[in-house]
Amino acid sequence: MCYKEYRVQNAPAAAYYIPNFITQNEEEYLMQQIYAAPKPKWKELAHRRLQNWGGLPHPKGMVEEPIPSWLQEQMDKITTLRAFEDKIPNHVLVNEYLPGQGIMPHVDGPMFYPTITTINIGSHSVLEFYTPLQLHEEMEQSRSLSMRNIGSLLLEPRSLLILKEDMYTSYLHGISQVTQDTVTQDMFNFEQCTPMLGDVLTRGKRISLTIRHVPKVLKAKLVFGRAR
Ligand SMILES: O=C(O)CCC(=O)C(=O)O
Ligand SMILES: [Fe+2]
Repeated sequence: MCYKEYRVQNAPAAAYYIPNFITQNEEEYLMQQIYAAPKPKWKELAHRRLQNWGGLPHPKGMVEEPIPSWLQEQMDKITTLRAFEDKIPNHVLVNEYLPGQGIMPHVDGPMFYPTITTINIGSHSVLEFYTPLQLHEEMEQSRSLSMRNIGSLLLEPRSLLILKEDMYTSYLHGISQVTQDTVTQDMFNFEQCTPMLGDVLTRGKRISLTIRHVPKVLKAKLVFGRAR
């Protein structure tokens, strides 16, 4: 199977959405492993908390760290879909969102270019997309965010999302800080999802596993210091 079969037709180039990419058992297993991590593995942010696996990405390069097998299994499945073409993913960001939490619109930048893949577990969420500000608008009072919204993707639990091309490089993505979402035609992929138009979905605790390929890696240097 190739990821290209799952293209979201109504979205700009290019989004791919795979419902039920993992089973309920796999979802529970991932949850267990994520919550088995020691407390310092969590980094607390204002509106979410996260775990970083595989090394700390840095513009100068990432010093790679071993990835646990419970994550590697899922990364291998994504590799099989050829989501990273001839590359293999080497980094995972685990984000936890409570109902009402989200993430500000942003682009992921050059460090992970050209592919973002995300496994969703626990609850649904809605990823919103926005046109970037034009150069002249950065000086003026910019257009409101809602005017820049071009649509969204409904991310069901156990699904996999793949973003490439303009959906990676050009449009901003973010998650609104709300506790409920209504299924509308603004959701590019609603036809690929189980809920029906008009359904109101209440958010629960959602975990996203953002799996990416960091091209620039540094080999860990062995430094021999003299013992004092
Ligand atoms: O949780 C998500 O699906 C989005 C996370 C995200 O955009 C990021 O970590 O860059
Ligand atoms: Fe992002």
